[in-house]
Amino acid sequence: MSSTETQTQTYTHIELRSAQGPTFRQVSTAPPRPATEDEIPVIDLGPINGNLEARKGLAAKIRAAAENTGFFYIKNHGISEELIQDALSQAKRFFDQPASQKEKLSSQKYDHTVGYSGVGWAQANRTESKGRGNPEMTGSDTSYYALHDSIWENVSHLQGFRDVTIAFWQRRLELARKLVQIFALALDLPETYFDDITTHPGADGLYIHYPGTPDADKVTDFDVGIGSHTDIQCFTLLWQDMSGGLQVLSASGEWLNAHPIPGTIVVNIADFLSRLSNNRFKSTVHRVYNRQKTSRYSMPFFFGFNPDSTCAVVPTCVDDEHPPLYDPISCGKWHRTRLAMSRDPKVVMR
Ligand SMILES: O=C(O)CCC(=O)C(=O)O
Ligand SMILES: [Fe+2]
Repeated sequence: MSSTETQTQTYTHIELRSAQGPTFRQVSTAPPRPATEDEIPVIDLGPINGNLEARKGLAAKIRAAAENTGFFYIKNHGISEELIQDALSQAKRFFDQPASQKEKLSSQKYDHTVGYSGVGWAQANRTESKGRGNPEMTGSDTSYYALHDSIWENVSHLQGFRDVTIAFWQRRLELARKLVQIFALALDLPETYFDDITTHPGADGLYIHYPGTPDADKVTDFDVGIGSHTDIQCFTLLWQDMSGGLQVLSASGEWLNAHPIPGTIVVNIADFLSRLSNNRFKSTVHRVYNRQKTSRYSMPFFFGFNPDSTCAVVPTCVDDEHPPLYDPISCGKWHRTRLAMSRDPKVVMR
């Protein structure tokens, strides 16, 4: 960038949630621009089923992405397009129902961790508005659903909803467990390093619907769907439809468009994995706008380690010059406390 451009670049600050309470990041005021291939690479996951050399090659690509923006696309991920489209159809059927029907699964009945949350509920960022485009969402840990028969009873009239939701969740769990091994290699650890703590992991599947904005030409900066945030657990597998609107903060503080690429799933590093890597891996700030007249749908899957296993910064990320920045904590406590902090600013991480 030339010095003239540097002078015209202006910055503002955004406030983010963290374990230490609010933190601030410098962010360019320039409109989002397309990401370069280096900033958000498309990584072919085919080698995940190859030999160790192939898996190490894949790990090197994932390491580069994790240390740079912390966001990448995966192709050849092995989840069938048919299953993805089935899940999407089920999500649409669910959201098309009358509000009174959806409210039967209200997350307020389930301690906010499971079930349905209507438009106006999602506020990922305290300082960004719940304006036009704010989404409704339903889901959470599908294994946990087993404990909540009332959830399945209230969707039993949607034929196939339960089976498709579980199948899609299981395929993503299998994929996440394979990816965790690649992340271990990427951190110069034995491939099986995390296996013991992914036997009953946090695994939350969500369907999200961002309603269209009829007056899309009148939206302001404040009409944000999901405000700027980082995800909480290890990493997220995100399927997005072709609407666009997902934006990612680059290492240099510029907003990048993570435009939809057919056949891919977005992977983003989240806070807990960044923590265990002693900040070597980036937990990426991202946000979503839906600035079109029609709906946008997405299906994220949030993956964490076994909720009850205490995890320390991994040994390969610590040496004399890089002492551990964080105390050991379990992913479950970390997740629960972060969610509680987002509902009540007085809650602190202990
Ligand atoms: O809808 C999307 O594309 C992303 C949603 C998201 O960032 C989240 O739910 O954490
Ligand atoms: Fe997110």
